[in-house]
Amino acid sequence: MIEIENLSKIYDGQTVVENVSLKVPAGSITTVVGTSGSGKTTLLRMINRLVEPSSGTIRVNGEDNRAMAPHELRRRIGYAIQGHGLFPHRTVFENIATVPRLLGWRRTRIYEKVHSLLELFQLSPADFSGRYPHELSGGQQQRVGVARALAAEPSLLLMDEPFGALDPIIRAKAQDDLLTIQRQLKTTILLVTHDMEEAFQLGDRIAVMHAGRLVQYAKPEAILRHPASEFVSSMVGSVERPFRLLSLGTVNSLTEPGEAQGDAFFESLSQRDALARLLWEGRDAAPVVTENGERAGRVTLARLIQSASEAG
Ligand SMILES: Nc1ncnc2c1ncn2[C@@H]1O[C@H](COP(=O)(O)OP(=O)(O)OP(=O)(O)O)[C@@H](O)[C@H]1O
Repeated sequence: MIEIENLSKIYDGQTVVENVSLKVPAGSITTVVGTSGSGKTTLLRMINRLVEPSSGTIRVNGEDNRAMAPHELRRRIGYAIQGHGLFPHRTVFENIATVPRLLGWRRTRIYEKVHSLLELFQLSPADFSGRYPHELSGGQQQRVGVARALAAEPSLLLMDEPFGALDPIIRAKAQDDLLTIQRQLKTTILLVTHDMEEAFQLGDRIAVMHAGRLVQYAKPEAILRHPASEFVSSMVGSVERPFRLLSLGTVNSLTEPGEAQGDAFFESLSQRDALARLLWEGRDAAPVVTENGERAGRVTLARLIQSASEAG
């Protein structure tokens, strides 16, 4: 859990983070969005004390983050950044093994961990373990950066545009992998992104920053249905709103009794994907089945369209 209270940062008389308070509950993901220069990175870096706040407090799992030495704190908190920040003179293996080594893990445990992370991020250990960062593409470096941040299984992970340089396919995979790992390990994550799709896909809550202030902090659906201001509304994309709302729900909650023709949808399919498929296939309904393949009913185009409207 992260508890931030009345946090401010002033550089040369200019307030870049202004009186921000927010709580990231344990085991949840908060995504941070906002205009360029709104203070997102500064906010993140005050948590692991790469930047010292001008005022305010931060508690990490109940403990004031000033209670321990900064290097100690940073060992406990995973940190993945856009420029990946890999050590140039260390191999991929050594980069990922950095914190586990500092924590004194046994060699076999480190070896297994590094290999499983490389496999997870689709970097064959035999091929990549011994390479140096300059021998990797930007996207590969980025995956190694995220793997390094996850290596010691931190309870808290700070991520600053971690998937920025990835192509859409690897990016979607990396996001899915992150969610899988997060659910397995119950990691608490604060992730800065410019990508609204990513913010909505990954965030249990979304924090919207503007000119150093936190202008809204709420669950994705609340941000879409009740944006706190014009700014928030334009930030999250007013035109995209119906599709984003649909992407938050699954077919399951819209399934009704009845028959329909054609291929069935799994009830875990997102409402957005269901709408896209019905439109593309020219159908006005599809059968719905459970994950075990049992018939659950049908979902109609009309019901999906109704779900996409503000009234839901
Ligand atoms: N070390 C520093 N000294 C002076 N000003 C700084 C320093 N670091 C950041 N700033 C200023 O603080 C403001 C917030 O910067 P920050 O990097 O937190 O914004 P951001 O929201 O992450 O931006 P972006 O989306 O462009 O990455 C900017 O105006 C920036 O110029």
